[in-house]
Amino acid sequence: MSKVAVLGAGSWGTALSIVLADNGHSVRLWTYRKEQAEAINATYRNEKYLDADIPEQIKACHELKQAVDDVSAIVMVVPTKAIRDVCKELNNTLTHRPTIIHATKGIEPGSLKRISQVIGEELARYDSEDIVVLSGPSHAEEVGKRLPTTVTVSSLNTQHAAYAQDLFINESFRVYTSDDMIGLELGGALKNIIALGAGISDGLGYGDNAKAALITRGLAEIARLGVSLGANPLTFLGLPGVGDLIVTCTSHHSRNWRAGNLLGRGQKLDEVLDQMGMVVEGVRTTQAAYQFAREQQIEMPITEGLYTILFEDKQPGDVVEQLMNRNKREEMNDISAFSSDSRPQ
Ligand SMILES: NC(=O)C1=CN([C@@H]2O[C@H](COP(=O)(O)OP(=O)(O)OC[C@H]3O[C@@H](n4cnc5c(N)ncnc54)[C@H](O)[C@@H]3O)[C@@H](O)[C@H]2O)C=CC1
Ligand SMILES: O=C(CO)COP(=O)(O)O
Repeated sequence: MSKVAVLGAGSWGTALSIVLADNGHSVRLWTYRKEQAEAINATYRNEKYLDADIPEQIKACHELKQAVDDVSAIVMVVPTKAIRDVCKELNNTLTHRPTIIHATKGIEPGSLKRISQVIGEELARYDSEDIVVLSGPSHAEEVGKRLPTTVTVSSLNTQHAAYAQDLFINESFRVYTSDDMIGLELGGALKNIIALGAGISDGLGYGDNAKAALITRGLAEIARLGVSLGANPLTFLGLPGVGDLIVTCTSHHSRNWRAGNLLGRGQKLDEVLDQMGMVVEGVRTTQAAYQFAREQQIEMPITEGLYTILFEDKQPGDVVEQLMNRNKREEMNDISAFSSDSRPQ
């Protein structure tokens, strides 16, 4: 059995800690807020973030050194906006070289770097090739209740990926491996854009047809951008693509869907984010993907439309009208990212 540090005591960090504890590992759940660590240790609950009892093998702490000393693995689950700063602190703290697994779903606006790239840049003892990513359709609320869930792990270092698979896999949490780390990270990040769109669609009162269109046309956009950055398009037909799109676009657990739903009902972005109180990664990811798509001339009409709603105050109904009235097209052209020409040889 291993000692594992989980950095980030939000809903996903807490749910992953429960999986690890169920597998017999001893877990140190790190939060930067002292009061939160004390409350978790006193009550075995993390009230604001997850409705679940926390097993005794999980000890919360707010000192990073105490969290990572001696561990065989570190699971990073802080939001994208915090990842660089937490890595800088970790770099000053770590004196050994545990396996690093991350489960954060985002890309860095401005640089468009994937999370493993950011970690590899900030931690002197690691390259991004050493990092493992864990992604897939997995709402914390269901994982905390031990409901059947499947995810995928990937690393360019296959031994590290196999270690992560063994660490997490159990009868209610099935873990696959993949050799497409880029696809895994981009699939998990970009589906949040489409989930915001699905929430807006429901908020506007549209039906299942509109949502099915968003999911499939959104998948084509994800594949186009993903392939341009080196992903295998087939990854997007698996758990980190279609799987995560389905769960995030159709489940009311999704914070991205819920935020979109409030926008569709007419609320402003600032009000919505205040109300959510939890991370809505799709907002910053939309900004990053929009900027990259423009620079690289990649066609991403849903992402562009969403960007104008989020950052240019466009009315959601007007954006839908614009999307529906684009020039006539042939569908096959738009899904050519899945053709054999796009796949890595
Ligand atoms: N909640 C879920 O079901 C899933 C979430 N994820 C991903 O996991 C990541 C984390 O999400 P959640 O746990 O859901 O978020 P959350 O909103 O539930 O919690 C975020 C946590 O990060 C902490 N935090 C915020 N700023 C920080 C900083 N500067 N330094 C250190 N800690 C900071 C907060 O105190 C909070 O504990 C996101 O990238 C999300 O997309 C992935 C799969 C499932
Ligand atoms: O990534 C997730 C499920 O796989 C969680 O999505 P939300 O961040 O929208 O809640």
